[in-house]
Order: sequence, then C-alpha cells, then structure tokens
Amino acid sequence: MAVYTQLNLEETTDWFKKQFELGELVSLKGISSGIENSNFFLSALQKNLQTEYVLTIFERLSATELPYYLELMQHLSQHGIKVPAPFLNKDHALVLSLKDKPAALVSKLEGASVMQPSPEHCHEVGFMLAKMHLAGLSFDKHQPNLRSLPWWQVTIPQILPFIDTEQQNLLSNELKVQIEFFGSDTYKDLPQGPSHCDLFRDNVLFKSLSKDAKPELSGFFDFYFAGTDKWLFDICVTVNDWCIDHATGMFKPDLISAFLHAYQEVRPFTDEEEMAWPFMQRAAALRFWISRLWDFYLPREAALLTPHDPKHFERILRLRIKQHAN
Ligand SMILES: Nc1ncnc2c1ncn2[C@@H]1O[C@H](COP(=O)(O)OP(=O)(O)OP(=O)(O)O)[C@@H](O)[C@H]1O
Ligand SMILES: N[C@@H](CCO)C(=O)O
Repeated sequence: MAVYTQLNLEETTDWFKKQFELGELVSLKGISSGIENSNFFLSALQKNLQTEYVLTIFERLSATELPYYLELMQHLSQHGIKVPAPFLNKDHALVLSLKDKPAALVSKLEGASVMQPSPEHCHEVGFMLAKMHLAGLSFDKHQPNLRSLPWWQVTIPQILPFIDTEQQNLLSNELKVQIEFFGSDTYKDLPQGPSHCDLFRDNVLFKSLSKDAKPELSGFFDFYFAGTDKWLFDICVTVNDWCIDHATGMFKPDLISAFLHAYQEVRPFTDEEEMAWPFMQRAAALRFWISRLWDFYLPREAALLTPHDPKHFERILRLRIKQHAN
C-alpha cells in the first residue's frame, strides 16, 4: 500500500473543478504500488470524452523542490519525449496544493512495466533515453543530481557502523576511486544534461499489445531523482537494471547490445565516454548500494515499507570492479 493521504470522490471532485477546466471527475482510485508518494488514477468526462490522469500528493518533496521536476517533464513532453505531461491549473501553476500538501496532476501513460525485458524492449528504452538526453539540452532550469558524489560522501559515514569490515573497506575504497574519477579531465569532458537517474524497469511503461507485436514504449515516469548529470551515468544506471541477469548481475549480451546500439543510433558515444565506461559502471552500482543501505539501516518515517535488497548492488559493484580489472 502507498496511499498515505486518503481522498474521497466528493472532496476531490470539488478540488478538481476549482483547479481545472477538464470536465467532471467520474472516478478516483488509489494506486497501491510506489512507496514515496500518494498516487491516484482519476477519470474525468468532458464533452462525452473520458480521459484518465494521475494525481500525486507528495509526501516528502516540498512545493519549492517540485518546479524543477515538473517543468522538466513538461519540457520533455513538449519536445516529443514520452513522459507524463503535467497540467497547469487555472492560475497557470504546475505545483498544486491538496490537503495542505503539494500535489500535481499529470497525464496517464498506458500499459504496464516489463520486468523481463527482451532485446526489443531494451532497444526502445535506449532509443528514447538518447532522445530524452538531447531534448533536455534546451531545458533552462538547472539542478544537480542530489544523489551524486556529495551525497555519497555524507551518507557513507552514516552507514559504516552497520556493515562488516569487508563491506566497509569496499565502500571506502570505491569512494576514493570515484573521487579521483570525478576529479579527472575525462570526467569533466563527459557530455551532460538533465538525466532521469533512476530509470529502472519499474519506471517505464510499455503498451500491453499482443505477444507477437513489436513492443511499444508508452513512457518514462517518476522523475523525482532527476537532475543534471553526465549522460553516461544515466545510461549506466539504466543498463545496470535493464540489461542484466538479476541472479548474477552479469550483463546479458543480447540486452546490452540492443540497448547501446539503439542509444548510439541517436547519439554516438564520445571518446571520453568510451574511456569512462568502466568507472561509470562502478559509480552507478555504488549509488544504489549506498541508497539501499541507507534505506535499509536508516529508514525514514512513512517511507520504504519494504526496503530493496542492498546485497544486489553490492554484488553488482564487486562484479563491475572485477570486470574493470580484467
Ligand atoms: N503517469 C503515469 N501513468 C500511468 N501510471 C502511472 C503514472 N505515474 C505513476 N503511475 C503508476 O503508479 C505507480 C506508483 O508510482 P511511482 O512508482 O511513481 O510511485 P511513488 O511512490 O511516487 O515513487 P517510488 O517509485 O519512488 O516509490 C506506478 O507503479 C505506476 O503503475
Ligand atoms: N530504483 C531504486 C529505488 C528508488 O526509486 C532502487 O531500486 O533502489
């Protein structure tokens, strides 16, 4: 369950009518998946046409933090990228207020997440990610990835007391490697721009078509870890979830090759990106090992009902280090 703030149809109908000229609300349904926010599917009838929306009530992000994410989604959707489009209210605001909490209304994407992707799925994701990176170049707001090196540096000391000596050494040594990598000329010359930074399989929807049909991507969502970062970091985060055998953490050759081929059809890698690839693989694994350890040992109030398994990214990090050494 993840509906922390309860809504009923009557109060939401009143609120919807005051905020938008999108017709009459006819249904409201809480969404049980997700752990950060309260999400609802809404359906409204306007001139005999029924349209569906997603209403999010933000439980942790404040109203001042939201414009970057919502304006980025607005920008991307206006530039042909498949992401939920946020709606402006009658006062031209994207950040709304409901039950004294910040809220947003966005378009509903069709379909479902694909948890066992084929090369065709990885192709679609790689292609859209490259298009998203290029479309983000004209977005004029800037916010760093708030889960990058400075966050690792403050978070690692909080985690160290909970893990064993071997894990402590791994974490501390990898942090040193990454500090050096982030300080290198190669790193500084990597192309960058707005990045999703959390494009796991559960943050992408595909249209539910017949089994034999070519998969059709419906969109990327959950941009609330987005920020300006090196595009290669975004790519590494994405392939570390989409293109691996989840039991071993090894890349599946057909999946990674489909992803990278599609990405580079749109935007070929620079020489610096080729050079930085093994270091960035490690950085992407480290990022999620740290956040999962943090969520596991230091859970915050009203968050993370079932923390993700930190071991998974420890395994991936060890593997990427080993592959780099070979
Ligand atoms: N724009 C959208 N279109 C269709 N479905 C959506 C959309 N946004 C969210 N959903 C659905 O709502 C569910 C919960 O959303 P989400 O994963 O963003 O939850 P959250 O609590 O906001 O964030 P987190 O994933 O970090 O827990 C998703 O799994 C998806 O099924
Ligand atoms: N994708 C993250 C969860 C935060 O959205 C993880 O799997 O650790």
